[in-house]
Amino acid sequence: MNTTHVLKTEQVKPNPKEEKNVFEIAGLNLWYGNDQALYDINMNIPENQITAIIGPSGCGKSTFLKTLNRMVEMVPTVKTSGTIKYKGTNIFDPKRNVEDLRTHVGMVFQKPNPFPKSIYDNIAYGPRIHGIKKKKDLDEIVEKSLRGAAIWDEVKDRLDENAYGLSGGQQQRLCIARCLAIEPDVILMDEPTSALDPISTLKVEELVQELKENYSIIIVTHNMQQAARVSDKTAFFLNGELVEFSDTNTLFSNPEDQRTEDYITGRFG
Ligand SMILES: Nc1ncnc2c1ncn2[C@@H]1O[C@H](COP(=O)(O)OP(=O)(O)OP(=O)(O)O)[C@@H](O)[C@H]1O
Repeated sequence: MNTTHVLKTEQVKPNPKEEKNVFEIAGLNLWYGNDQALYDINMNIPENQITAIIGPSGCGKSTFLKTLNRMVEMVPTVKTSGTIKYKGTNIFDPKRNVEDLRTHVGMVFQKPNPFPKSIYDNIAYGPRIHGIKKKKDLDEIVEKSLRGAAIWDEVKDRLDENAYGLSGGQQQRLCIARCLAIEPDVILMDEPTSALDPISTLKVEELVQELKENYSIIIVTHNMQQAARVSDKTAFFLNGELVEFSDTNTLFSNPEDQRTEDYITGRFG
């Protein structure tokens, strides 16, 4: 048996994880007023994998990400057409409870944005809003979430201190813990390491890898090395269109579209 044969056989092996999609997006268009920002996006995002969204500034990465939990609708002029199915149901269905959607589809932003509260209260905030009041239950959630975000050991002796006293990298992991506390299925991350130093970036990247065991992660990044390091799938957006979406290794080593090749080889962007 030659090597080529072995590789080909492995490539066609079905991956059971890929059989389930967390999002199925069909014919998605989005406008800010009269300006169209997304054009006919069609893609299926797999469950329990890390999907990276890359592309030059202004190509619609953040807009796309914020559409997945309808945060984009905070801009009053936004209009959409097409469908996004989250686990089989259309998120644009008028009967869909948007708060419930955002509980399942959490979000972490570019700049760490802890509340001006204690470390403990930052994490307990969401669960309290969801009606969890008992100290023992909250203690458990706080510990589990901070452990899940790989920051428990650093903060366990200072839970009552203000979160602003943490470093930027710690604040970002705290914000990830805050997101975990409401038990989402999906975590949307909008350039979560762009405000961090290289060591904090590495910690967040390691954390993202660990989280994919239990969550589907969609991460917007400007940094192509980061997409190549952390993600299973990569989507390349350009001028509001999805140009190419494939396994990260394929996209970076053997892109199908000339525009993807030009972008990943640094010819523009
Ligand atoms: N609130 C808004 N109102 C009007 N237009 C907007 C708004 N937000 C984004 N846009 C426009 O939508 C397009 C896509 O922007 P978006 O922020 O999604 O791109 P991006 O790829 O995330 O960019 P970057 O990498 O610079 O963050 C741009 O033309 C932008 O000007």
